[in-house]
Amino acid sequence: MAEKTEGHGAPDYRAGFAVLVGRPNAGKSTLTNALVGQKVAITSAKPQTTRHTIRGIVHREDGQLILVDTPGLHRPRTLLGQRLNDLVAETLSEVDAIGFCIPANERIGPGDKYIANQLAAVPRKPIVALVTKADLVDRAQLTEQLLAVDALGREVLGGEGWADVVPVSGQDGYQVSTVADVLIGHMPPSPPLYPDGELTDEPEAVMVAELIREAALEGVRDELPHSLAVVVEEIVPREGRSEDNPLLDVRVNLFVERPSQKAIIIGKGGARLREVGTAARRGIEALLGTRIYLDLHVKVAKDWQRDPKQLGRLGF
Ligand SMILES: Nc1nc2c(ncn2[C@@H]2O[C@H](COP(=O)(O)OP(=O)(O)OP(=O)(O)O)[C@@H](O)[C@H]2O)c(=O)[nH]1
Repeated sequence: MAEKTEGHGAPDYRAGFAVLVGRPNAGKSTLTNALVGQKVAITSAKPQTTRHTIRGIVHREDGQLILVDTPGLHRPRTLLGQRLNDLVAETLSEVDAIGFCIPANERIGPGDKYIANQLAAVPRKPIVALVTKADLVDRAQLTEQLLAVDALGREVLGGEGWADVVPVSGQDGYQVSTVADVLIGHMPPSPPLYPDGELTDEPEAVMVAELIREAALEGVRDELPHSLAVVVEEIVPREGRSEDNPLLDVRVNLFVERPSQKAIIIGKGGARLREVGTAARRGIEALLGTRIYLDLHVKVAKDWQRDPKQLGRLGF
């Protein structure tokens, strides 16, 4: 565990969880990457796979913003015509603020309205409307969209509508720090929840976790839809190896919610876990350019993903 850095003890320090929602292609991943300052969301050939529960952590002098993923809500294609499921509702109710992404360059459509109405059902939560891709429109169009988004907020939420409306471009960086300011402003006063420079928000660890997650879900995606968290505990060089023959020890915990899911991951006599390890190891060795020893542990952490605050205890 890293020590708290200076400034983090400030009395006005804020920390908490936020989620970016919005219809597909609204610019959530691009904005997440811009906020976090490094590429965390790995582009996948498979569209709209749910990635990480924690998508990134914004560390600042005055606060910390933990961006979490909401399985499902950013996939209205599967949710349209269906009630917002309890899981999504619970995740939304447990974050401290919601950023609702609406592109500047497209008319507000049924997908946006659907999500807006779902958000309106979440009680007393600051919802910040983020008008994304602002670089694609001129000032007049941007103003028009800001007004339309504001009107949507008043319509679905009543009263003053959204807590804030902020135009932003994740692509060219316009107003990205303002978005961080506004979201952190909605976080509760709290000491930092994660040490700065945590391994899990480093690109390599994120990619390693992603490779393992993909391998572990292969063929059992239906049984384990959103119930798997992969935490890379450490990546350390094996001592006593020569420079031209290095080996990295990669120690990883896989968290599932139920013992039955643990059994699925491990397989009969551990056979499936060995396959997962072999498949993931190839990808990780290619990624890191060195041989690795992969140590996988499967653990049950009940209802971990329903409780973002519990994630800290999972070692994120
Ligand atoms: N010009 C411009 N393009 C953007 C911006 N943000 C995102 N895009 C583009 O819009 C597309 C979708 O962006 P993503 O960030 O992947 O959107 P998303 O909301 O995460 O999409 P899903 O994963 O499908 O939900 C990509 O082609 C991006 O390059 C922006 O600020 N400006």
